[in-house]
Amino acid sequence: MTPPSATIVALATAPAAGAVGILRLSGPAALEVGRALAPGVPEVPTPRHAYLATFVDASGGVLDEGLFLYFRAPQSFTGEDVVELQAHGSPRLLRLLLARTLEDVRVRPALPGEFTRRAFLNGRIDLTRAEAVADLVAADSEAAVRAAAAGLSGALAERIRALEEPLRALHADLEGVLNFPDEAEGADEDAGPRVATLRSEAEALRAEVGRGRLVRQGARVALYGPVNAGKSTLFNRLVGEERALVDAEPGTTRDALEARVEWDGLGVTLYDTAGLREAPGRVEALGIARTRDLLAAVDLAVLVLPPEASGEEASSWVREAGATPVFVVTGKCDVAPVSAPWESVPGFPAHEEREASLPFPGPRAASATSVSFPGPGAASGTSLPSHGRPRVSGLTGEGVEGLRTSVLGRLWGGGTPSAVALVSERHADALRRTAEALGRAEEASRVSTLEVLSGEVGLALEALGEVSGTSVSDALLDTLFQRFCIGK
Ligand SMILES: Nc1nc2c(c(=O)[nH]1)N(C=O)[C@@H](CNc1ccc(C(=O)N[C@@H](CCC(=O)O)C(=O)O)cc1)CN2
Ligand SMILES: Nc1nc2c(ncn2[C@@H]2O[C@H](COP(=O)(O)OP(=O)(O)OP(=O)(O)O)[C@@H](O)[C@H]2O)c(=O)[nH]1
Ligand SMILES: [Mg+2]
Repeated sequence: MTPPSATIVALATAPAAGAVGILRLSGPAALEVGRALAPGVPEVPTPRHAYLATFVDASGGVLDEGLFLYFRAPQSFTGEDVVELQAHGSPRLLRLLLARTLEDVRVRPALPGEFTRRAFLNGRIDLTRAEAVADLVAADSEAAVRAAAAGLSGALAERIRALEEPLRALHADLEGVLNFPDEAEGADEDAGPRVATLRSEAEALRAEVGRGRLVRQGARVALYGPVNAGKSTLFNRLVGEERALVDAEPGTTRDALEARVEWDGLGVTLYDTAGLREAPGRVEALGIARTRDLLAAVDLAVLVLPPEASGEEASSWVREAGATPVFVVTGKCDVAPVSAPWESVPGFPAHEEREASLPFPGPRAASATSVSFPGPGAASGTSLPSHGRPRVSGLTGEGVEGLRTSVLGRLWGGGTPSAVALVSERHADALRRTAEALGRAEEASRVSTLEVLSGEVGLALEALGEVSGTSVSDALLDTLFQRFCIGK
């Protein structure tokens, strides 16, 4: 017999003054303890009925008038008896109520995430949904909210189950053939193709981790380029307020500035950086070093060039970004001559078209070791055409909307940022181990024994179980739920 679980208590609302503050109890003693604070509530309250009740101290003194809710196990968030006292949102009052519940020896304060952990342990939600609860609480963009909400309603759980069930069936078939060769004869026949299909599905799901990270953490985009190109003016335009200093003096921006925006629901942290040039002053050189570090860390670099920059200069600048993808624009287009007729067409070509038209292998193939900054006429093996470059003006706003759209396209590709399974680094790691075991299983199906094949399929199943929670250790659960807040 498992020992009776403690009844836990915590504030379910933030410990700050607010309209309503909620104290939540979960566990076998929840009703009794809750009723001690709200003696007017019937001994056997109707579950899920909101009782208007008087909350009292130990000697019956009135502390508040609030709502009392009872959820009878297992029809509750945790699957246990749950009681909520919904009081006025006074932090001091809530501490008094909390202290009163803790006078009962059966009650202890909840650990971070413990309500959700109990929901998981009691089979109310699988692990991906439990994690979606934390994602939702932490979400700081509309895309993050929507993706977490989809996770909460089982979007990722469903895709994991679609892998886990056939994998389990395959494992059972293989074990059947191993243990009862006569009865189960032939059940392992198509094991090879079955493994291959499951492996590619695991890989496909794992590939979503990049998008998951973008949604969860937001994208990072840096404006960079030569001094005085109009980066700060463009930054201010994109952010919608005068955040960065702008001046005709080259070298105005010394330190990277950042601002958070939300584009089509996707959180984007924009950086304005110190313009790059040779022979800068000492302080400016420090700023330039920071620009370099930042360029290595962002998801996309937007290179802002002066209208007169040549194709050779452009490709040297692109190399400055190292492995970071670069989107090149011509700034100050309001004062730049239109060099080709198609440039006056509003909006930009889609980024795929631009990519395809670039006569160089792309920023990812570029060397990250170049040390000198391109000056006018810098020699270089490759060259970016200046005529096809999108044109923007931070001053007039021309082309800025198109830039925003192109940057989003580069970051996200097709589809909407919210339509995504929030695959975390943790999930991706488990999926990688799943796929690796399936890779070995595939190999084993050709060259090895059934035991080896089945063993690898078993390992794949175990790794996958870490995502759904069908095979998790207490240690893993500890780490996972530590990132929750108390009361969640
Ligand atoms: N006041 C309050 N609001 C809250 C919560 C809460 O605990 N209290 N939640 C806490 O995170 C979230 C809601 N999540 C919940 C999930 C399941 C059940 C529940 O009672 N489930 C039962 C019955 C389902 C049904 O009737 O359809 C069940 O699953 O059996 C309650 C809340 C957000 N809002
Ligand atoms: N005509 C025109 N002038 C601009 C535009 N953008 C910036 N400028 C002017 O160009 C000068 C430099 O602008 P900044 O935005 O400070 O340029 P920056 O690239 O941030 O410069 P550093 O920080 O020194 O590297 C200022 O005098 C701006 O008013 C533009 O789109 N059109
Ligand atoms: Mg600047």
